[in-house]
Amino acid sequence: MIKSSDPKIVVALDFPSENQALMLADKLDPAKCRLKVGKELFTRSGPQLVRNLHDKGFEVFLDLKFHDIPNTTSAAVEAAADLGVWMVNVHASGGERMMTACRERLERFGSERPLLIAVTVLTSMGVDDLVGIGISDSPEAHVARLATLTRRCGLDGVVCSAQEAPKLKAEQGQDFKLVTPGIRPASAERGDQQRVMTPVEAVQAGSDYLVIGRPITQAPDPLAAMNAIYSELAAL
Ligand SMILES: O=c1ccn([C@@H]2O[C@H](COP(=O)(O)O)[C@@H](O)[C@H]2O)c(=O)[nH]1
Repeated sequence: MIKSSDPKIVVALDFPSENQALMLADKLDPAKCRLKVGKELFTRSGPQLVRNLHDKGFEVFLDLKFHDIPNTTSAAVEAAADLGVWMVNVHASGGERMMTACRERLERFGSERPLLIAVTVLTSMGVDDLVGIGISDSPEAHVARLATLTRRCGLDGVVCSAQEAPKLKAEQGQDFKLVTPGIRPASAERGDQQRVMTPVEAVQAGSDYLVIGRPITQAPDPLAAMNAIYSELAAL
């Protein structure tokens, strides 16, 4: 389900209320971006919010990062597909049987199925965070391992940082989608993100979709902030 225009920016609607999310959506153009609904907004506003965004013409990435046993996770992914979302995700660390079950559960949707991607290593995590959960590999090596597993399960791509994009494009091929949060324009604060890149660096590295939250949503003029990013990308 890829739009003919296939905009690169996915705006993360990390708001505590439906009103705030819809107010921002009304300032944006569905031809120029997609919208991401994550845990906070979905837990507060539910599926009707997704339908409301669809009614405004936006395609939605439902970023609930499902991570559970295969039966539960695949049922959740199917529920997301019933909602008609453009993209849905699970955690790659849920393993091969879980991811395969999710992919199989979407088969009945044919070409109307959402893109199914897997989260590798959160962009807020660095080397020390991985050591803290017992992983001594670098983020790049662990992301690469989980991306290989994800592709073997037949999923469409992964969530990773743009820092890993060159390696992943070389190893997994051009068609394997790289969805990259942790995008920070040069002047923006990192906040809790660790593995960051600017929008231009991310696209040059091979990112397919830039997930951008606070640098757009917290800007005094969110539309201007998004347009400034597109202007930088147009110069590439
Ligand atoms: O590894 C990940 C996976 C998901 N996210 C989500 O992306 C946005 C980023 O928002 P910013 O305000 O631009 O930091 C947010 O909704 C996260 O839940 C991520 O950052 N990293």
